[in-house]
Amino acid sequence: MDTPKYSIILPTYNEKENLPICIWLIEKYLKGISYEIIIVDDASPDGTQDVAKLLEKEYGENKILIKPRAGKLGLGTAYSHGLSFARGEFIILMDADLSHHPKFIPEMIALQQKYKLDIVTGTRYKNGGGVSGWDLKRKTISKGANFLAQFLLNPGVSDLTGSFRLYKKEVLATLIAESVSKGYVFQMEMMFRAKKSGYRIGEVPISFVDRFFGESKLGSQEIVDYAKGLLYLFAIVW
Ligand SMILES: Nc1nc2c(ncn2[C@@H]2O[C@H](COP(=O)(O)OP(=O)(O)O[C@H]3O[C@H](CO)[C@@H](O)[C@H](O)[C@@H]3O)[C@@H](O)[C@H]2O)c(=O)[nH]1
Ligand SMILES: [Mg+2]
Repeated sequence: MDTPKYSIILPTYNEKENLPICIWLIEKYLKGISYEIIIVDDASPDGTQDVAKLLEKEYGENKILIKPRAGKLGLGTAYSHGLSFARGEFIILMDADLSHHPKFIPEMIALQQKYKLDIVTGTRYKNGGGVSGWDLKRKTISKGANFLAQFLLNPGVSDLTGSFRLYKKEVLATLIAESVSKGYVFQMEMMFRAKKSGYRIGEVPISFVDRFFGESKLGSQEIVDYAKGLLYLFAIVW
């Protein structure tokens, strides 16, 4: 079997309802594209890994790779763990809870190819992108986090905290090696460093739809870590 061109990394923690639909949609929208899916499950207590094993059987071991970890170690390190197994030339990072619709992946791929970009990021905050289903509190957290980062770091990318992105593999590896964040703040740090290093970045408007099944893992500790990470980056810029 040929090596895939794209590696999609799906971090999961308690996503047993969402994972099969997510993978079904990827399969549906990526017809004719050579890809693999790397599931990084952090010992989800809900049995996500059993579901992942059934999917591996259904779609084949060459398409679905399960790379579990022993416990919940955070989103940032889940990506780097997945990356170490990726065979693709390009890496796609996305959430597995259906908030990121796979229909946007072909648009990201097309934009990358057209302008030979290093990174294509989904954006909720420009040209028709948006969020639906979040309450005012969550909208305020997201907008606030984004606004603060824009204000302090001025990176020139509209959605800094989103996590639906396509990277050239070596670019992602370089950025991960430079980054210090472990949790959700990781996304923002990566984009900040990417801009600083002069990588070519494009944006595709996406609609982010809040999950139906399960719940968000963004807790108050993640928010504190975000604020710390932001201040750290601000300090190294000035
Ligand atoms: N393996 C692993 N996966 C995790 C962990 N924490 C979260 N995940 C997985 O990461 C994805 C995103 O987690 P959610 O908990 O659904 O995040 P959210 O609150 O919807 O937050 C979204 O918006 C944030 C702000 O824009 C983003 O920063 C975040 O990445 C995500 O897109 C899901 O597939 C979830 O199962 C972890 O510690 N380990
Ligand atoms: Mg989510």
